[in-house]
Amino acid sequence: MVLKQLSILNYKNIVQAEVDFSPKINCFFGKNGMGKTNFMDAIYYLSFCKSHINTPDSMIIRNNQDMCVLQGIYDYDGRTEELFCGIRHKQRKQFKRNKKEYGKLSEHIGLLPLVMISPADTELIQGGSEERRRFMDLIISQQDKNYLHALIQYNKALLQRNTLLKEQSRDTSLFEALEMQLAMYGEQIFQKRKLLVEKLVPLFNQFHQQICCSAESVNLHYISQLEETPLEEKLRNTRERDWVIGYTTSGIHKDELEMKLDDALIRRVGSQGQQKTYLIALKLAQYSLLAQQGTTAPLLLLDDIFDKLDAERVAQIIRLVSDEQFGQIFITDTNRKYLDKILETMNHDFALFEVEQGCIKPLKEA
Ligand SMILES: Nc1ncnc2c1ncn2[C@@H]1O[C@H](COP(=O)(O)OP(=O)(O)OP(=O)(O)O)[C@@H](O)[C@H]1O
Repeated sequence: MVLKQLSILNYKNIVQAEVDFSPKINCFFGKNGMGKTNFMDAIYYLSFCKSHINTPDSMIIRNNQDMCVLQGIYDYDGRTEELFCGIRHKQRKQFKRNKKEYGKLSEHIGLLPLVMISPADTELIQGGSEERRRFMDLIISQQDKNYLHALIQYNKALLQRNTLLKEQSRDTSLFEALEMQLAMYGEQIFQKRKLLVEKLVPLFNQFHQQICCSAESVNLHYISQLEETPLEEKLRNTRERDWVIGYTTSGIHKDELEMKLDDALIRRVGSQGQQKTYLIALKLAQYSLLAQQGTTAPLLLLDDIFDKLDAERVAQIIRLVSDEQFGQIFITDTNRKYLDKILETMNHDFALFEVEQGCIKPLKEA
C-alpha cells in the first residue's frame, strides 16, 4: 500500500499542506519544533483515527481554529482508497472512506496498516506493564476484530467485579457470573497474546542481530498467570484476598512482556542506544508480522530514530528498511546532511522535504 497524497488543514502547527509522496522513501528534515512529528502524526491519524501520542482531538486542531481536516489518497495495490477526516471542537469527528462515513470508527482500524517508530516508544521499555500490554493489544486488534471485542468485554466484567469488591459485596452468584465472563474472554486474550509473542520472538531476534551484529544478547518473554492455572479457578481462589484488597489481583490485566538484555531487565541495565536498538528491532518485527499476515505492505514511519545510535547501527537500519520487504517509508531527522547521506547510499526512488514553521516544502519530488 502506498500513500500517494496527503492534504492537511490545521493539524497542530501545520496550517495547510498538500504533499505528493514517493512510493518508497520520503525524508523530512527541519529544526526542532517545526512540525515533523506532527506531519507523521497526521499520517498515523488516518490509519488509527487517533494521534500516536494520544493527544485529545481538541488539542489536535490548530490553536484558535474551528476545525482540522485530513485527506489521504492511497494506492491499495491497484485500488484507490480515499480517506477523509474532519474534526471540529465538541462535535463527533467525521471519518469517511471513499466519501462514505463509517458507522463505527473500529470498522476502519486495520484497513491502512502502519507501524510508527518514534521517541515516544521509550515508554514501552520505561513505562509500566500496561504500556507493553497495549503494544500487544494494538498489534493483535489490527488483524483480529474478535480480539478487540474480547478485550472490551473483559474490561467491562473486570470493572464490575472491582466495583463489587469495593462495595464489599458478598453476592456469590454475581461474583461467579462475572468470573465466568472474565475467564472466557481472558482465556481468548491469553491465547492470542501468547501466539503473538511466539511469532514475534524469532523476527525480533533476527532484526536485533542484524542491527547490532550479534554484539548483544536480548530476550522477549510473555508472562501470564494463566500459564499456570485456568483463570476461573484462579479468580475463585483469590476472591477472599481480592475482597480484602478491594480489586482483582488475577487475570490478563496483570500480564507482562518482559524485555531483557542478557539476564537483566533492559530498562535497568540498557544504555540509551541499546534500549533504542531493542525498540527498533521490536517494531520492525511488528512490521514484518503485520506484512506477513495482512494483504498489503504496511507504511513505516521512522520519526527521529537515529539519535543516540552509532554510525554502524544507523547504517544497518537503513540497509534493512530499504529492503524490498518494507514498503513505503517516511523518515524524519533534524539534520539534512544526515538524510542526504542516507539517500546517497540507496538506489531507490525518494522524495525530500523541508519542514519549517508548519510548512512542508518539497526539495526533491518523487
Ligand atoms: N494544536 C496546536 N496548534 C498549534 N501548534 C501546535 C499545536 N499542537 C502542537 N503545536 C506545536 O507543534 C510544535 C511541535 O511540532 P513537532 O513535534 O512536530 O516538532 P518536530 O519538528 O518534530 O521537532 P523535534 O525535532 O524537536 O522533534 C510545537 O511548537 C507545538 O507548540
